[in-house]
Amino acid sequence: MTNSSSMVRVTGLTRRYGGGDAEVLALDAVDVAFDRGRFTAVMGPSGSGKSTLLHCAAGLDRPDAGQVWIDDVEVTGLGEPALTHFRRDRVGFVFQSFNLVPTLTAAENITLPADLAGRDVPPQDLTSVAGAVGVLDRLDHRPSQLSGGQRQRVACARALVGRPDVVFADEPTGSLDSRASAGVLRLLRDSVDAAGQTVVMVTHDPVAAGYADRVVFLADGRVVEDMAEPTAAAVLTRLRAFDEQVVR
Ligand SMILES: Nc1ncnc2c1ncn2[C@@H]1O[C@H](COP(=O)(O)OP(=O)(O)OP(=O)(O)O)[C@@H](O)[C@H]1O
Repeated sequence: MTNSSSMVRVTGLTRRYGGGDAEVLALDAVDVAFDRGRFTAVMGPSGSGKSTLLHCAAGLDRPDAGQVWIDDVEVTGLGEPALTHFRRDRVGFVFQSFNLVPTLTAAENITLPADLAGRDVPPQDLTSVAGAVGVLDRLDHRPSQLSGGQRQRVACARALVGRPDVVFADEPTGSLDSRASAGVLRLLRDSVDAAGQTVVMVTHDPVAAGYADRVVFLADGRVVEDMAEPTAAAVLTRLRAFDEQVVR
């Protein structure tokens, strides 16, 4: 089932939360593919299913129905140990809550996934990724000694240092000022352009979406629009049109 242009593909992806009257259909039979070596933004109103899509596509959450493929592996067909190994070897994550280990230094946090996988990170790779995210002079600091922006950039460096095939980022710039945001977005963009990685990023920010090659819009757990070569202005216009539809 390898599809050479798609790095990530989901078909009929369905995820429900709760039950009975309280049931929420977070994803309603979503079909979408994310191209290899491309940067895709996922946007949509609050509650439209963006994070659920990302978590299911990344193998962090199990859908109720449907399939997830990453490269030629059916992620939804893997048992827990195989899934854990697969994620560790092939997938990077950047989440808004940073998830840095407080007792480790920035350098140790960045190399943690590789350490857990028993892989060495060449010192020049650590230096180069830390330099790219602007935390080279903070590598000996613990998370509590870093600003929010620095922590998020360390989390980005951690996701990218092992050069995973695909990086999933859930609002990676959500809590950052515009300068720190630009640093994170440039890093994600470079990982696509220079290293050929595939990036899928949830964002509410049209400026952030403007860094992507494509924007997939969700509403009510479905893909409702696909925009190629987005600009911040075009994304903003599209989001306003969605808001007007909702208000009417
Ligand atoms: N653990 C959960 N238990 C119950 N309902 C949930 C859970 N996680 C998500 N939901 C519901 O599923 C729907 C989709 O949530 P999701 O977090 O994917 O949306 P989102 O588009 O990422 O939203 P936001 O932009 O606000 O982060 C929402 O209605 C949400 O309330």
